[in-house]
Amino acid sequence: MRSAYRVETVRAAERVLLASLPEGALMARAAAGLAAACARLLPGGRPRRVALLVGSGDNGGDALFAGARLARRGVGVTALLLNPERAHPAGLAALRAAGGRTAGADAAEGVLGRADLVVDGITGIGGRGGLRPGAAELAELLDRAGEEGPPVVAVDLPSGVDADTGEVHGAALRATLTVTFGACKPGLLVDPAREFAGEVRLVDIGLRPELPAEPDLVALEAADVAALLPRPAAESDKYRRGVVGVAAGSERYPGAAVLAVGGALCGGAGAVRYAGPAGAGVLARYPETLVSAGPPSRAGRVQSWVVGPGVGDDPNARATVDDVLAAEVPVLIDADGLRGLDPERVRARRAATVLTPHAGEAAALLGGDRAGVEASRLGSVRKLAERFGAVVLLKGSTTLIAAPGGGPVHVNPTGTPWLATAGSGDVLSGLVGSLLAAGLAPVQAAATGAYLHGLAGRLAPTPATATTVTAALPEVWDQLLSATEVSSEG
Ligand SMILES: NC(=O)C1=CN([C@@H]2O[C@H](COP(=O)(O)OP(=O)(O)OC[C@H]3O[C@@H](n4cnc5c(N)ncnc54)[C@H](OP(=O)(O)O)[C@@H]3O)[C@@H](O)[C@H]2O)[C@@H](O)CC1
Ligand SMILES: Nc1ncnc2c1ncn2[C@@H]1O[C@H](COP(=O)(O)OP(=O)(O)O)[C@@H](O)[C@H]1O
Ligand SMILES: [K+]
Repeated sequence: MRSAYRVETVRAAERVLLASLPEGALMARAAAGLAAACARLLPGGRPRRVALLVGSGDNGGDALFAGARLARRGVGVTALLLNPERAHPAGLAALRAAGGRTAGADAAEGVLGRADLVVDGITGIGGRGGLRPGAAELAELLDRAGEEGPPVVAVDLPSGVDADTGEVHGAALRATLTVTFGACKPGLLVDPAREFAGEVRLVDIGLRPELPAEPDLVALEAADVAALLPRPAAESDKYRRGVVGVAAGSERYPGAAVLAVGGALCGGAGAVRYAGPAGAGVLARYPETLVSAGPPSRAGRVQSWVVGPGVGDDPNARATVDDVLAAEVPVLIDADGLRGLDPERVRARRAATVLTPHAGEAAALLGGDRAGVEASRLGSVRKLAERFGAVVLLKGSTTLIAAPGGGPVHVNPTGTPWLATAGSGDVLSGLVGSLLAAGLAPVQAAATGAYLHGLAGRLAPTPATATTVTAALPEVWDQLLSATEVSSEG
């Protein structure tokens, strides 16, 4: 499991560690890791030039000490000082002693134009709000160079992004690689900031033992998901494996029923019941489905319900959602089912509820606009989870999962923009509902479902469609299960 910690937590851990180490030792560790990462990105066989963008805090100090290490290896290093009087004094002395040069920001165009690599040490965890004008101009200069420009290595964080929320207010440095110290920060894993970070590499500076057991953000890895996947045992039968009910589709949108059932068949439950008007289409595609045309409450016993995809917005659809909400089993509500959903009604349920909105649906539930949700994904998903007393999976460029009452937010690491294709959300809802029926706790079901769905999106032939994403799911299971079998044998 990958973990990320908020600035406040990182600072507290650093204070403990700093007190036990000689002065400068921690920054030396950070700079050593940073210099090694930079050296790997530099071309061989000719004089190499590195430009350091140096702000007035310790982030600039890291850049200067790393620059000194590179200069000692024969790299031509020039530090552009945004605020020369306030640049880290010891870092500056180290760079100069190693033969590095310094220049003012007015020399930026020439220095950046000649650089093979740029090191962004303007702000790290001490950055506040959007970049100030001098720094913003450097970001814009590099943006204009685009693909033609040199690669940028961000020190700890890309300057201009919010470490805790992943929000970006105004300009920010766009990095190829971010070398982060001690612990990953939430902003490095959540869009829009994540996009500015490029590849993220964590340098161990000895902080781990000082960090609390509970991170602020977590991302499942393959082994975690493999351990969570429900698998039948010798004594299993289809009922013990769990039965998932799907109340989806309508005469107008019969395909949503097929896609949600397809996802549900690939989620580990032993059987899928379908209740609704699109049963014929479902049976034609998946004859293993148990189909009924009446309301969900008459469809027979299930261990979880999925309701909403393609049900439409007529009174029948509302009645279906109400019927499912009355069931005393975990319920996943998606798409049309989220329209006008009453928070009190959801809060009053005794069994778990999982909501799976995309940004537009989340905005409607929060009474805001889509752009606001996309700019503040973490805040939005937490707010929804509290308001509805439900586990919320917010879909989109970064899929996040939050539970009511706090605790770490899950971020899905496997997503791909190829999943932005009609109906792929319906597949996800069936998949997560099936994992709920198989007995996974709601947060685990949502995080596992998103992980499988993301991998299937990557594995499906390009361009992925909701149907090919579904078809790729068994291969995803195979890969995850066979990897863990090998590692448990070894
Ligand atoms: N602590 C440790 O043990 C270790 C810490 N380490 C490193 O220290 C970093 C944290 O250093 P830090 O606390 O000095 O803050 P930092 O990120 O350099 O930024 C502060 C400066 O930025 C300025 N500034 C603020 N906002 C701005 C904006 N929007 N636009 C422009 N400027 C802005 C602000 O200006 P001021 O408000 O003071 O005028 C101030 O000068 C951390 O990320 C890691 O790299 C590593 O060495 C490992 C050990
Ligand atoms: N830019 C993106 N990057 C990664 N995943 C995305 C992106 N846009 C959408 N997705 C994913 O694609 C799926 C689309 O779901 P949804 O919006 O409900 O579509 P539909 O209603 O057509 O099924 C979700 O799993 C979502 O997380
Ligand atoms: K930085």
